[in-house]
Amino acid sequence: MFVKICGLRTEADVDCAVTAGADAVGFVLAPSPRQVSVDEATRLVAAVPPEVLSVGVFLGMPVAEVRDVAVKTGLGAVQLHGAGYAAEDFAALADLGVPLVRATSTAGERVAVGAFGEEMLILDSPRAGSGEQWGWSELRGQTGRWLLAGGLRPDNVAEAIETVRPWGVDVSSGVESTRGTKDHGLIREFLAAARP
Ligand SMILES: O=C(O)c1ccccc1N[C@@H]1O[C@H](COP(=O)(O)O)[C@@H](O)[C@H]1O
Repeated sequence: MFVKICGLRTEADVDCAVTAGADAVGFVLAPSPRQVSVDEATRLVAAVPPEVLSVGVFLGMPVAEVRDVAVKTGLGAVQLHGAGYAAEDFAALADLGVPLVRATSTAGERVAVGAFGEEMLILDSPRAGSGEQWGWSELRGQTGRWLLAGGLRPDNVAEAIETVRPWGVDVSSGVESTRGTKDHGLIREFLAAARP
């Protein structure tokens, strides 16, 4: 089970997620309580070992700027979040040479992984990063390299995996003590529950 821990803001957060076994860590470069600056993201990406994917999360930023930020920070992957990004935006970033991740919401219908040229798909709540659980139980049968996100927590991730059978899971709010502040104990609990 591929696990991404998103919204990390400190090197201690990165160290905790990596040590606990995360496959990917996410840095939010969009308006959010979890937002990091380009300089902060550059420092955090440098703290991620090569075997762990460092994902920059973008929402609303034009792709020309996304490209500049990705190059400057050395991100290992770019996550374009939400319906504001079209297939042309993914095509415009294809030559960056890093995996592109598409994050979108669905009312339950299947979404084809790779339709926009993405390597991975995240199916998330309509309210990104809100911690709200949504109707993901209808996603059983969705195939490909896709991650379930939105409202996952240490106490519901095992049931979510059993019900929906995603390729991976992605979490932010469910491993925080207060909005925007990661709880290292919850990060460890989440990883243990996702991979019993
Ligand atoms: O976490 C944010 O603040 C955020 C901001 C802008 C775009 C995406 C964001 N987060 C994404 O939301 C899910 C995690 O949701 P949850 O908090 O666990 O309910 C994940 O895909 C993040 O990349």
